[in-house]
Amino acid sequence: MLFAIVVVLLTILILQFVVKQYRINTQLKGFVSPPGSLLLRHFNVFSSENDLIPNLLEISRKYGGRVKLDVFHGTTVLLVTDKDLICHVLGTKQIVLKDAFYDLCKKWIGQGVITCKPEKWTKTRKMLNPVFNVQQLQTYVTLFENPIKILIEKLKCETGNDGFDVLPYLSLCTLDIICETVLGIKLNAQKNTDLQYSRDIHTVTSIILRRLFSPLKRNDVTFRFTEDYQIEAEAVRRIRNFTQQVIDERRLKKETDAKSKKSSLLDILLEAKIDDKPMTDEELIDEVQSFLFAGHDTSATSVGLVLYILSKHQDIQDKVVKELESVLGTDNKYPTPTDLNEMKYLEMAIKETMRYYTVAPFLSRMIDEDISFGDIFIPKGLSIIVFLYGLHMNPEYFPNPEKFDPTRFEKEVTPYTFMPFGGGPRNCIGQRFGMMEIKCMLIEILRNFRILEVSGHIPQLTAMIVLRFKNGMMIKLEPR
Ligand code: HEM
Repeated sequence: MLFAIVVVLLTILILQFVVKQYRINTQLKGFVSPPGSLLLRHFNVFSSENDLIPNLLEISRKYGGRVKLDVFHGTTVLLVTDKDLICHVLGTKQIVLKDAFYDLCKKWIGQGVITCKPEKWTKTRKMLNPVFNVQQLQTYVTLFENPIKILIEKLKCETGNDGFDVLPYLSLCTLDIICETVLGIKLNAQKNTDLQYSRDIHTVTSIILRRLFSPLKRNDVTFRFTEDYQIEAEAVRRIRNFTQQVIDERRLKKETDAKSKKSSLLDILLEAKIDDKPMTDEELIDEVQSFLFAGHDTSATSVGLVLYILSKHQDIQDKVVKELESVLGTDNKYPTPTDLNEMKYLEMAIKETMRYYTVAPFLSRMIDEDISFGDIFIPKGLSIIVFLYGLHMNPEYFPNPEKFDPTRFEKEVTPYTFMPFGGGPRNCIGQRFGMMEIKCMLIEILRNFRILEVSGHIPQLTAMIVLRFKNGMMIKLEPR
């Protein structure tokens, strides 16, 4: 009997699989499929995080902006670098469903703005959009100052060193910044490097990354039997309990001191309403943790990449420093948002770094309604990978893409060809915040140090959620 049930179930699964593949193969139009192996299809393209970016770049250069890849039999993804299709997919509120990859983050960030389903997302995003208004950004810029001062003191210990990885320093600084601006607390992760909370954030992020590239850990059922499952559960529990404590304390402060300053994102969320109802504690935790997740590693990596590039291009570094001296003078004045806006060359150098080394190399969307667009037809149920790294390295959009040249951004670039912060309605809500944070950190670092190259260091790009150098973001510092 049991055997018969198993056979029936297996037959149903195989039939479902065959029908799905048949539907995709007959309906999908406008995509090229590179030759793959009979058994493993294009699995080898995705098998190593170290080769993923070069593999996908080679494929999109050889086969164009719309490519169909079978990660394995039955798991088809569409690799897209065609700006018109990207505009069609990202530019509409109808296609905002994230694909299964984001589920890996859900234990930590629950159903916050990054991961939630379209219906909830529309309401949440509407409520969140005003939190980065001009006045609020001004407050945030002043809150960056103290953590950046600590960063400079920490970096001073590295002057004269033959070369060191700058990213861990930057990550602790951006963690302090995001905790102060989002939670309203001084975490002091830079001074107290052994804090349980920062260790837990590090642990959870590392486990998400490990799951990305391990079929055993990626599957929710088999993941349960691994050591990482317990470790992640414990770390997430502590992170969420800690956040709950911060929320309780903040509420109490509001009740006892009606005039207490509302400067953090949490303060704003405590007063926000969705469907005329205040947010529950669970929703508040999901939301603030989503901002921590999205706004910590991304900014640190962006600063690290600019420093790395400037170490290799002393002429560009000199121009950036000359501009900062002309806007801020030489007496170490802390920048205002207006000063930051005046630093056009610095902005171009940051943008060109974000093109050259795309911080978030991929975005993905689940297609939950058939798409018909020109000669393209995409049946629902497929995942689209928008390969931002490949888009930014496309010679059609950026001639001579391997050349680092900030002046590309002297004039406006064509829409949907440059998207380090994503695009359309579900783009990065923190991009203005992020840009200001990156500028403030770079200004203070460049005022204090000349960034020198570690000769012979060739970066090994690794595909993580954000771009990484497997062999470290190595630079040298010399006092200025
Ligand atoms: C500075 C470097 C940053 C980069 C390169 C970056 C990049 C991105 C990208 C590409 C997306 C779109 C993801 C997708 O469509 O799947 C995104 C979304 C998001 N980012 Fe950023 N980000 C940065 C900084 C920040 C900061 C500082 C914050 C918070 C303060 C933040 C908060 C968010 C949030 C909440 C979303 C989700 C928006 C939504 O789904 O509606 N980001 N970011």
